Amino acid sequence: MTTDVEVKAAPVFYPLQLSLSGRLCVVVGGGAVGRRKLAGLLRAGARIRLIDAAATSVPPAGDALEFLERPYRDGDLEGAFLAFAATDNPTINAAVAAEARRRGIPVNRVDDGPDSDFILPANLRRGDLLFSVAGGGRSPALIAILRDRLAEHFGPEWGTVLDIAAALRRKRLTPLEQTKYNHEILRQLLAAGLAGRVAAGDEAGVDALLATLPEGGCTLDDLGIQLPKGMP
Ligand SMILES: C[C@@]1(CC(=O)O)c2cc3[nH]c(cc4nc(cc5[nH]c(cc(n2)[C@H]1CCC(=O)O)[C@@](C)(CC(=O)O)[C@@H]5CCC(=O)O)C(CC(=O)O)=C4CCC(=O)O)c(CCC(=O)O)c3CC(=O)O
Ligand SMILES: NC(=O)C1=CN([C@@H]2O[C@H](COP(=O)(O)OP(=O)(O)OC[C@H]3O[C@@H](n4cnc5c(N)ncnc54)[C@H](O)[C@@H]3O)[C@@H](O)[C@H]2O)C=CC1
Repeated sequence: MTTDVEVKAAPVFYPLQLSLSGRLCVVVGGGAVGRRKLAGLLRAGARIRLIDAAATSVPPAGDALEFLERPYRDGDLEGAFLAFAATDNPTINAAVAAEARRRGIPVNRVDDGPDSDFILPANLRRGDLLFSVAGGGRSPALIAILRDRLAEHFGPEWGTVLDIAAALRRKRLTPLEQTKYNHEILRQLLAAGLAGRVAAGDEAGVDALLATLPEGGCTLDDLGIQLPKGMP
């Protein structure tokens, strides 16, 4: 027997990347899901107030993390830039969302995408490169699986590929007035197998590709980039 659950229509969410550095984010509920949100917030350099009477395996409180070991109370969102309603109790999550709205603070409800002001994607990071997968809250399991598939195709070398692309961009190999600045150059490098050579730690191979660039090309050394050691 299967049961269909009623599904509310979700808004069209607008994707953006927020700077949370030093900003206060309040997470209510420090269970498995709350701790996942917490980990992402810590990584982004946010200040966090976590509220939960019973959470275990919470990272040690410090400058970035204040842990209030008690149930949520109205007023806990004071001063917050973002709020996360992450308890296993829909009534509490609704109360957190209500306080957030009263105060004009965007809120994420882990139990209710359509009642959230923002939701979180599944992320894959390769250095400063970020792949985010989202499905409007319709199947979180699917987007996590797709993120894992991306991980198979885009290994750690892609972080270095971004470093190389960024260094080439700083060198302004093509005139600024060309609207597709460096676009063609990168296409050519990728088509010629740049990522594979980076993955193999093949410095000479990457230099051979960089030598083909306009104005005599350049080397990894010129770009100030060292390749991570290749796989054996
Ligand atoms: C709306 C949203 C709000 C939000 O949390 O932001 C939301 C809501 C809900 N998730 C539920 C279930 C699950 N969520 C996951 C996993 C993740 N969920 C994440 C995001 C989101 N989840 C937002 C939508 C994003 C989008 O779709 O675009 C990820 C991507 C990011 C993150 O959490 O940081 C993270 C992967 C992290 C990673 O692997 O890196 C798994 C799988 C697992 O845990 O392995 C399951 C079980 C399988 C399943 O149900 O599919 C339930 C039902 C709860 C219940 O039935 O009790 C709700 C409530 C509802 O349906 O509204
Ligand atoms: N968005 C997502 O990615 C997912 C969301 N969910 C939803 O998230 C909810 C939470 O899931 P888990 O973290 O796995 O549950 P959990 O049971 O591990 O954690 C819930 C936490 O909420 C705390 N809590 C309960 N009442 C509270 C209160 N009044 N004040 C402060 N804290 C309170 C509990 O002490 C507990 O630590 C689930 O019930 C489900 O609806 C579930 C899976 C994934």
